[in-house]
Amino acid sequence: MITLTNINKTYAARGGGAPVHALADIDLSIARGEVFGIIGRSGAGKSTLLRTVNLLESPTSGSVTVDGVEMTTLSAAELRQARHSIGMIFQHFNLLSSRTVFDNVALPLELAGMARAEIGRTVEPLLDLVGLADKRNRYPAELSGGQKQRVGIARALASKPKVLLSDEATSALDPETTTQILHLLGDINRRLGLTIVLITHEIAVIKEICHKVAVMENGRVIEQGPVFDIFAHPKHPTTRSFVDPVINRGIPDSLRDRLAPQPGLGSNPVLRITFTGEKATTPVISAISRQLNLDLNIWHGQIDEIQGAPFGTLVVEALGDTAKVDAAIALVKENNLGVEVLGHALPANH
Ligand SMILES: Nc1ncnc2c1ncn2[C@@H]1O[C@H](COP(=O)(O)OP(=O)(O)OP(=O)(O)O)[C@@H](O)[C@H]1O
Repeated sequence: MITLTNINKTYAARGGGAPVHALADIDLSIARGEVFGIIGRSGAGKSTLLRTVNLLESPTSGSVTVDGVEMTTLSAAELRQARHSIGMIFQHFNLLSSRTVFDNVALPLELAGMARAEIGRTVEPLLDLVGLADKRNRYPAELSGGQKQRVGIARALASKPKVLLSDEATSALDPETTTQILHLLGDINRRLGLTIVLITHEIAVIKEICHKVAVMENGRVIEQGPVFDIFAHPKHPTTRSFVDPVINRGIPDSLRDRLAPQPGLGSNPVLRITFTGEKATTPVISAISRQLNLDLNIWHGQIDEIQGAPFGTLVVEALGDTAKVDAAIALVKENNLGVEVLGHALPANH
């Protein structure tokens, strides 16, 4: 549905300062019907990237195609037309205070010249979809933040877009309302098959509703892929800093002190074994103990859910010689579980 190829964006220098390279060599491909999350620290380039999709920002170089249309070469009139199929919701809702809920949602349809009766037939089901049918004649000032954003969502859906862009649509909302709105987006994706690209700081919600995620830093995409892969096996330190608070891959602080990067006198290797739901760990752990006569001291265990699929982590200290530990690692790999050596546990009284 959306392909960005070799996108660069440089903002010209202001007041003698250096130009800002907001986007550098970005390649992204977003499939039809996908919910695609963009995460990154402030200033990483997330908004700039999102706004290149509907050419609110035109890239300095590179190609943007949406549903097969190359956006960068369109005339102003063609671009206006193409934007009808790309809805957008914003942090501050951007509602008209003098219009009711119904009339805010109807606005893009009025501008497109749709007849009043047809507008009614389009808007009413959208108000149902976002749960605001009973607020149709209210004004924005009479609504909560979450309700205002629901109006924003209904308005964005009014022109039956193929793509919905969401730029920090929940950052003005409290955590509970944020979760509700992001779940509403997930629901809309499932019901309408709409492709959604969203920026959010709610990593826990990305874990639930996004299929894929891109992590940005300094204008670059440093890691991207299926949410399960990125959350289960984050490679870049920045990605880890986002994922760690919502996926407990870690080690209790009390044991962390015993972990050294290199083996020492009397140390034992500490392994992190990761597994997905359908693979039972217990037989593997007991098989290692039995077959290899190797004791495993469990330091930490946790099961999380990513995209509805269980993801488990087990951190164990292997109490045995190197050959046995190598054999244990091989056995874990044979069982298609993930395994890595986190370090070496020094004796408790080191
Ligand atoms: N119109 C502009 N003119 C000049 N520089 C800009 C402009 N818009 C953005 N930038 C710069 O481009 C970089 C990326 O900004 P962008 O808003 O895309 O980041 P972001 O990741 O969305 O940040 P945040 O999470 O704070 O919204 C920043 O260094 C920003 O200062």
